[in-house]
Amino acid sequence: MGSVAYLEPVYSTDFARSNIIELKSLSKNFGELKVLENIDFAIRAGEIFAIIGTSGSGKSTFLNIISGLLEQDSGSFRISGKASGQFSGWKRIAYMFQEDRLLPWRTVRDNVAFGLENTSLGKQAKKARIDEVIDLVGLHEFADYWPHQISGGMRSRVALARSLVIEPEVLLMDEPFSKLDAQTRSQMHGELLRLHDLTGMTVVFVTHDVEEAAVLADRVAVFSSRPGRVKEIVDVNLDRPRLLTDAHLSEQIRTLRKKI
Ligand SMILES: Nc1ncnc2c1ncn2[C@@H]1O[C@H](COP(=O)(O)OP(=O)(O)OP(=O)(O)O)[C@@H](O)[C@H]1O
Repeated sequence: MGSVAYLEPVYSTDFARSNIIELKSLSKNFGELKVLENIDFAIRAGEIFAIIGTSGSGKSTFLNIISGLLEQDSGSFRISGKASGQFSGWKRIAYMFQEDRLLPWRTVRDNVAFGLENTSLGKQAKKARIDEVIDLVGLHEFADYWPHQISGGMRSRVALARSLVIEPEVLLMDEPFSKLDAQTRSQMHGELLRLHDLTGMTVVFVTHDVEEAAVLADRVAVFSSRPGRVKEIVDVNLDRPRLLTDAHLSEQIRTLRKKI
């Protein structure tokens, strides 16, 4: 169904077919406050796309709209060919928040299983999917642990596993690693890149951390504030792995900082 819809012109021919998210003049106000105005760009299937900008530039609001938690006031968007408002029952979007939101009364396995609740998968298929994804994030030995028994980095892996268990086409992340210490955050960057390589999913993430954007993203959107608009979309043309000691990466980080 998605692929059939994809063959139809989406808005106009200026968007390439390989775009998975297409936004057209998206605007959102909270009362008098103009939070997003005329957001108009596209995200390509399979890319890692970062959004940076000053505090209050509407980055989280943007993700909340894309995820379906909030509704835009005007404009429209499509994900994988489906228009906003037609997502009910479509579960291929995962959303990771700043807090890991693990349920303390559930084990690692049962927290991951939470992602599959209310799906029509059979019991065996669910179990296989959960085992696979727990293996994938390297938590096999900790499947029966409780959240309070594991480290911050491991909790972050559980949150990632819970997102991946639905096999998302699009993974949205709102500063998911910002609460981790620098070393663990860097490990999670490696982990995310590895999982992205394995799955080919599209990753869209918001961050305050310009380094994080430069290390991970294929492209970075810089939002301006009040109202949030897209100032610029920057291509990060650097090979991976991107090491902070690399002069090209440092230069990219400096360039991005100047644009905020
Ligand atoms: N539900 C809401 N009701 C009213 N105002 C809101 C609501 N959510 C966000 N805002 C306001 O909208 C503006 C944008 O908020 P948002 O959280 O999207 O920005 P942000 O760029 O993600 O900020 P930060 O980087 O600080 O997380 C802020 O001024 C915020 O106070």
